[in-house]
Amino acid sequence: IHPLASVPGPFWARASGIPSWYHAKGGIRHIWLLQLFRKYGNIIRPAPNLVLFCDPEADKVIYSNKSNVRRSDFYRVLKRKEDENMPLNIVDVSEHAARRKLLNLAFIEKSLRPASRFIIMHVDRWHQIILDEDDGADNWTRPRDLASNFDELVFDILGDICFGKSFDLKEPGDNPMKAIPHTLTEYMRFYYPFCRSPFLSLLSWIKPRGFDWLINFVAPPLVHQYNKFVHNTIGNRIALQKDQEDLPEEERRQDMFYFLYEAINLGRSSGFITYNEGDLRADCGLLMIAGSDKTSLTLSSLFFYLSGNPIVYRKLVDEIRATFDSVQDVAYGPKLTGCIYLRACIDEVMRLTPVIPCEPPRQVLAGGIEIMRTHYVAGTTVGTVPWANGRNEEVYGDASVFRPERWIVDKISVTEEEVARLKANFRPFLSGPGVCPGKNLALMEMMIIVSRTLHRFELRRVPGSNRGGDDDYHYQLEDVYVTARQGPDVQFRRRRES
Ligand code: HEM
Repeated sequence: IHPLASVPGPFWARASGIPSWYHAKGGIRHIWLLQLFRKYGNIIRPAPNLVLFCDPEADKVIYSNKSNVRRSDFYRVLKRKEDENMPLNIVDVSEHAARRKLLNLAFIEKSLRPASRFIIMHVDRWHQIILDEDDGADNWTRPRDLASNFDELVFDILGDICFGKSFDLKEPGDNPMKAIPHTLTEYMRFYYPFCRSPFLSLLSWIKPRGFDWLINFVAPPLVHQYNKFVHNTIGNRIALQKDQEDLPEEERRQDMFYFLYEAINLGRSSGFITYNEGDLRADCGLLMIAGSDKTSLTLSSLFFYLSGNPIVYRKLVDEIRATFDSVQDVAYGPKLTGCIYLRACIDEVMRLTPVIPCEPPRQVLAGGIEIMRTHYVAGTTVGTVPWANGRNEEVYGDASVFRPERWIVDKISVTEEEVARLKANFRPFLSGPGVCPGKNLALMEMMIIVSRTLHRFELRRVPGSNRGGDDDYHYQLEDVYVTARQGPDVQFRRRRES
């Protein structure tokens, strides 16, 4: 008898990995899994060797630093090329930890401080483009699809801080690179079903034996163009780093790249593993992909909910305008981080539209693991599903309502214990060894973008449009490991006094 025989799930899903793969192929696996939790309870078996949980305690056990698991082969198959060695694809626990120690150097306080300047520069330039295109925007501007606007803005920001060069995607006029975010998503839509395939071990074996070559051969030409652009830009950035070697530290360009490049010289004597130019290039590529899609999704979703909830929108604008006298004052610092309603809006959006909607899969190691009083043997794949976690009515009660107030202690109806209880079920940046290193950068980026934009502009949804939303006015996404989405369609109008 199979050790998972008692775990409930649909017959065909328990017998074969095909239903899970099929839903991944359609981009709706997160919705399917939520339905299974509603039907079978908070522990389900959606594939023969896979157990998923919808429970805060299980989430904590699986994604903790001490958990007896490693990343599953899903992450190996996600790897683009065998010789591209980035932390996201490393499944061995200690090997991953050693590489993460190096990658974390890009996120130290010293590297994040200058990032704020680059973010402000790009947001202001985006605003200028809106104003120029709409004759000063004294009336409502033409409709804008924020999914693509934010893709462009965030890509430009990350290009600048990861490689020292903006992609200029948001600039008006022709630029073949403009199609890049869309092409990368399309590529993932094609590739992702392989990662959720029932034949992961086989795929992992054939990848270096011709499969990678084949995938590379059929990849859209723009993906190659993007890779070439990134390769050349990093080459130029390395040259700049070498040119500036003799300058005093404060005169050198100190972006995230700067700190990663310096890691090449650290070596074993400083307690690090060796890091070479190939690793550096792989890490820069990872930062671009990992950083852009998630930030852009969260911003699009936030503007969707703001433009559909006038009371929340008004409260947020009031907070921002009461905190900063003018748009020029909006910068990263204690005043911005003190905007608790802004932070609550961001948290509420990350609850409803998690950036990784399906489970980050973990494989149980020798000795097994105990989750919710049940022992799971080595080799079982376990996980929790952020899309379902955020909709868990046992935790949130009115889980389907967009209500940022639930995250704010108000001494009347929301106590500190209540917020702590919610937060125990809320890991938008994951936890444990694979936790997102970009959390602080992402929060800084989103807070600056939202505050500067709402200080400068009024916002409204294009009348009659619900693009990006479902029938219940919730923002929707397609799970392709990263996410595909559309809308909202919005219009801006310059605030007179800003
Ligand atoms: C709203 C914004 C963001 C959210 C919610 C978020 C969330 C996450 C999550 C859930 C993961 C785990 C993915 C997995 O294991 O499958 C992750 C990984 C990662 N994120 Fe973020 N992220 C955000 C923005 C960023 C930014 C701005 C950067 C950097 C520029 C970044 C860099 C990374 C990297 C490098 C990893 C891989 C870590 C590893 O493999 O050890 N993220 N992020």
